[in-house]
Amino acid sequence: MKLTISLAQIDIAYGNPDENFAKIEPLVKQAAAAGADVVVFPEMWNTGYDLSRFDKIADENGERTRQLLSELAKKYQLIVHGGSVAIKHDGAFYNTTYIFGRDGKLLTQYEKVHLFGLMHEDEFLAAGHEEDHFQIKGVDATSVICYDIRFPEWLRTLSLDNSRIIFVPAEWPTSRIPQWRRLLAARAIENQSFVVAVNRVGSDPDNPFGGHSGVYNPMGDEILTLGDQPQLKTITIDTTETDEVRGFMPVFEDRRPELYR
Ligand SMILES: O=C(O)CCC(=O)C(=O)O
Repeated sequence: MKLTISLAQIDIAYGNPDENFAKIEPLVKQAAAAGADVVVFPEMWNTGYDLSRFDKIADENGERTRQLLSELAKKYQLIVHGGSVAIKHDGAFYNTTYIFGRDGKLLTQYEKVHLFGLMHEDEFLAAGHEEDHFQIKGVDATSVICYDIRFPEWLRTLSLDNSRIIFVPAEWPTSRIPQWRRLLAARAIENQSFVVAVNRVGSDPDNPFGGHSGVYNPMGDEILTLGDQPQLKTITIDTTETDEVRGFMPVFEDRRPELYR
C-alpha cells in the first residue's frame, strides 16, 4: 500500500495553548494540499514542558484537542496523528496521543508509558500502561512517544501485532540528536518497520530542541530528514517493503521468546 505522510515539525510556545492551537489548522491544510493520507505532529505541542503549570494549562479530558483534531480530520479528509498533548483526567496529568480518521472518529489514543525523569515528567505526570494499534488504509500501525524509543522491548511488543509503521512524536533535545537518529534507525531495523518520527524545534527555558524529524524504511535507511527549522515535509512510502524485508530475513519467525525476559 502506498501511503503519503506529512511531518509537521513545529516550534512550540512554552505554556501557551492558545498560540499553539492556532498553528495546527494551517499545517493540516498544507498536508492535505500535498495529498497526504496522514499528518503527524510532535510531542506535547499544546503546552511544551511547562509542567509546573499543568493545573492551569493541561487540556481537561483532552476535550479541546479532540474537538479540533476531529474537525480538521473531517474537514480536510485525512488522518490526523495529533503527536501528543498534556491532558488532565481523573486528577492526574498524562502525555497523550490522539489519532483521528477521515470520518472525524478517534482511531486510537495512547498515554506515554516511559516517563522521562531527566525532564521531570515522573514528578508531574502519570504513566500510561496500554498498547495502541490502529490502521491506515488497512495497514497496521502503532505509536509511542519520545523516550519510549529507548525501550526496544516495548516497541517490539507493539510491533508483534503485525504493525508495519511506528509513529514517534517527540521533544528531543539538540544535544542528543545523534542518538535520536541512531535509535530510530535501530527500531526500524529490528522491527522491520517504517518509523515516522516528528520532533519539535525551537527551545524552552531548559533545552533547545533539534528537529531532525524523519522517516526510516524497514532497512533502517533515513529516507526523509528535516533540518532544525520549522517545516512540513511530505513523503510517499510503500508499506509492502516490510513484507519483502520480513520475507528474506524472517526475524519475527526466528524469535525465541521462551529465552527472553
Ligand atoms: O531520551 C532522550 O534523550 C530524550 C527523551 C525526551 O526528551 C522525552 O521523552 O521527552
